[in-house]
Amino acid sequence: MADAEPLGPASGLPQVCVCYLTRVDASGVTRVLLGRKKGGLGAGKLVGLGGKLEPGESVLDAAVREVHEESGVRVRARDLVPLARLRYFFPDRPAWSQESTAFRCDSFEGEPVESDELVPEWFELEHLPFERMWHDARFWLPLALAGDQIRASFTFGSDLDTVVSSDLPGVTLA
Ligand SMILES: COc1nc(N)nc2c1ncn2[C@H]1C[C@H](O)[C@@H](COP(=O)(O)OP(=O)(O)OP(=O)(O)O)O1
Repeated sequence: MADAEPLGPASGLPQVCVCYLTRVDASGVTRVLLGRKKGGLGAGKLVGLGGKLEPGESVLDAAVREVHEESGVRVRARDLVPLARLRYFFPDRPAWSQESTAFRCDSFEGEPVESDELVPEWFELEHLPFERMWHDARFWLPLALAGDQIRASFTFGSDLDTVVSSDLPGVTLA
């Protein structure tokens, strides 16, 4: 079992984890593995591999388990690099509010395969498809993948899809 909280204590919100696998392809381009969610919350969106923590599970152990369940790929907890601790608030659907711990991992075994939960696909790090991802991703993920450790909150509007406020410096919203 791995240590519980690589980015400090978690809040009382429901906890989820997400892991962005990265690799450098034959032409030297860094790619990030995303998956198109086949069902549930965020169906149709491209997301990192991850999901809810099970009772008593550490966030690192959850990330190891979710990566395997969703893609067949094996990662080790010690290879997970903490990127971000994010709080998502949905005032119009409080049951969706949650806290996410995000990791990057560039060391893994196996090739991603489609699972019951998602269809995996590699994307260029420099050209991530933000228009097909959760709205918050465009604000923090490029910073995190460039090496910043992020702690931020995002509040979603009544459409349950659009970020309407955030405490992350530099975020400008329409
Ligand atoms: C930028 O990426 C994300 N932003 C936001 N706002 N939310 C995200 C992002 N990536 C994933 N999520 C959310 C969507 C879901 O609430 C959770 C993951 O849930 P999931 O349903 O995949 O969790 P599982 O544990 O796999 O589901 P089951 O327990 O139902 O199998 O994170």
